[in-house]
Amino acid sequence: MSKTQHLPAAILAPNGGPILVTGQHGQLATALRALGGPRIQCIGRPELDFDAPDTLQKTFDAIKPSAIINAAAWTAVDLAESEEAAATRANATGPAELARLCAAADIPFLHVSTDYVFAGDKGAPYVETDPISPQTVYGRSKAMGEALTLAANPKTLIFRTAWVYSAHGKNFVRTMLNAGAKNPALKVVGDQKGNPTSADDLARALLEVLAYIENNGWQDAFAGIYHACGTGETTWHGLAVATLQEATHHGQAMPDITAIATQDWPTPAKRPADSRMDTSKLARTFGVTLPHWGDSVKRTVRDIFNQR
Ligand SMILES: NC(=O)C1=CN([C@@H]2O[C@H](COP(=O)(O)OP(=O)(O)OC[C@H]3O[C@@H](n4cnc5c(N)ncnc54)[C@H](OP(=O)(O)O)[C@@H]3O)[C@@H](O)[C@H]2O)C=CC1
Ligand SMILES: Cc1cn([C@H]2C[C@H](O)[C@@H](COP(=O)(O)OP(=O)(O)O[C@H]3O[C@@H](C)C(=O)[C@@H](O)[C@H]3O)O2)c(=O)[nH]c1=O
Repeated sequence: MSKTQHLPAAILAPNGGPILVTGQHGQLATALRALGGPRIQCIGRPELDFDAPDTLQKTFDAIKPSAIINAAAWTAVDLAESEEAAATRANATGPAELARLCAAADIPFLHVSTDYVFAGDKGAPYVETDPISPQTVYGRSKAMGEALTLAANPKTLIFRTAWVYSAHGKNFVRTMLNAGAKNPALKVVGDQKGNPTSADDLARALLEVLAYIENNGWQDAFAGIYHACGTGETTWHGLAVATLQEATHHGQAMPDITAIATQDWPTPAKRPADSRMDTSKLARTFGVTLPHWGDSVKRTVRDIFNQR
């Protein structure tokens, strides 16, 4: 047996052009850099800043990408309520400009959107053709980003994901680990449902889609919206329990976690009550399915303790 036979195959073929990934220090970009190999070129602020539009063309010309994955975004949901203009630049008009640059170069633009474009009142997992009805400034800015980037480039693919966490950056899993380490009792909303998604799993899925397109050639039917979130569903309370349960295997005491109602955790931005998404289009089109959120949460918690 050759020494390398048991190593996982690289997701992207090594001989293609550079893949420009925006939002260099974010959760998704960090995961893409770790998984994607040498073709991935992550760029962050100030080199690529949606608040400084001239940086987009400059960076694009310097890298000459064969595709862009836009992992940059305004993700502070509550703060967006009072910062609509900046959130809209980061989530809609800035990405649209990048999509236009991709259109001029005839290359794919992979953009990431959110379950928060939905109102959360369907009572069943949303499919891509369901009407959107964002209830927050963040959700509206992401909805505008979907429409503008689709209109700007016939090779735009949009991946709506949800409840993203990783071992790095700001996310609910890390917030719960820190809160659970300091407090014997936590209160977490138990009446909002969704699909937690590991940034590592999402990164792998996006790279697999890109590899599929590179291997099979572009088809116009690829353009459009896909739901790309972890398999399985839970509530924020369920996610907190799973996170802190796993942490007990690493020496952290289990706090008492009470499920509360949305109205007992008031926030400036109203979260959807049920933003579960159906991911079968992604599986049908590209053969890509993300792992179950429960397994990925365990792995992420292990990674967090291992890196301490
Ligand atoms: N996090 C989540 O729970 C979810 C995320 N998504 C979507 O997934 C994608 C990736 O999210 P995630 O990795 O979690 O995001 P992060 O918040 O971890 O990272 C976002 C990155 O975007 C950069 N950024 C913010 N504003 C600008 C701007 N004006 N110009 C250029 N860069 C900017 C930030 O830069 P800096 O480091 O300089 O601040 C940061 O590096 C986003 O499209 C997001 O909307 C969808 C559903 C859930
Ligand atoms: C910290 C905390 C939050 N909560 C509630 C508030 C809220 O309803 C829910 C989630 O809280 P957060 O503010 O951490 O998560 P939030 O910022 O709403 O997360 C969202 O981010 C954006 C970027 C997305 O696109 C969404 O998919 C989603 O991941 O949990 C508690 O009940 N107890 C707590 O201790």
